[in-house]
Amino acid sequence: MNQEEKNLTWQRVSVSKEMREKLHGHKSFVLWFTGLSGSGKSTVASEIEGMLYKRGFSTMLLDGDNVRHGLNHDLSFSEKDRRENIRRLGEVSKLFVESGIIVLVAAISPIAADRQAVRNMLGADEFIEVYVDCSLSECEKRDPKGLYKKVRKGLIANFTGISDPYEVPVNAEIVIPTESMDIRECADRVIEYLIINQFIS
Ligand SMILES: Nc1ncnc2c1ncn2[C@@H]1O[C@H](COP(=O)(O)OS(=O)(=O)O)[C@@H](OP(=O)(O)O)[C@H]1O
Ligand SMILES: Nc1ncnc2c1ncn2[C@@H]1O[C@H](COP(=O)(O)OP(=O)(O)O)[C@@H](O)[C@H]1O
Repeated sequence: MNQEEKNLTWQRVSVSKEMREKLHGHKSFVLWFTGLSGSGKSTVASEIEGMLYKRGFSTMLLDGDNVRHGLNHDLSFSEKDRRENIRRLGEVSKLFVESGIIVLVAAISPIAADRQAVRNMLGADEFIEVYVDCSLSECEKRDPKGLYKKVRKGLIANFTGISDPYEVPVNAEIVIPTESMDIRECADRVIEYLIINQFIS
């Protein structure tokens, strides 16, 4: 059923995205961090949010883990639910972009088509994919939440990179190798990209 058949219309609003951006004093866009569990998505995204905050930017960090405690608490880690998780994170990001702020999303988002669907939801200059590149063996060595240990004991099924797929991005705007660069260097690489490409000044 399309929107017309559902008797839905798009309501016009008096304040535009551009007006909200002007109020905040900067552009709004999404930095989308994808990578294996333990690759460093949350750590680097949080470091970057701190750096942006200190420079006076309005930001919102959506961490997949955290959003699964609320909005997405009904979703499992099946293929279908992961897709729905990413779709909702994308839609929420789009609302925050409309509100004029910078959104950072840290979610495994393992399937390329699901990430592409979010890219398609947003404008060409509103979505920046950041591949948090780290080998499975290093992620497992870090194991910050003890999840890999549980997986090896057979306590978690469908775990990304082990018993569930992770499709490595082929068109990410930024790649941060967290095995060979420290947290600050990774964050600096992203900030540098934003400055060079005039997302921030
Ligand atoms: N089966 C399975 N596979 C992967 N991850 C699992 C799983 N079960 C629980 N967790 C924990 O959930 C976090 C991933 O949630 P996401 O919303 O980012 O996942 S996804 O994008 O929908 O794939 C993930 O967080 P990160 O480690 O920060 O990536 C884990 O803490
Ligand atoms: N360059 C780096 N970037 C990000 N995290 C790193 C880096 N080097 C080591 N780490 C460590 O790796 C772990 C990554 O965990 P986390 O950020 O929760 O990953 P994810 O959100 O991808 O699951 C943290 O313990 C962090 O201190």
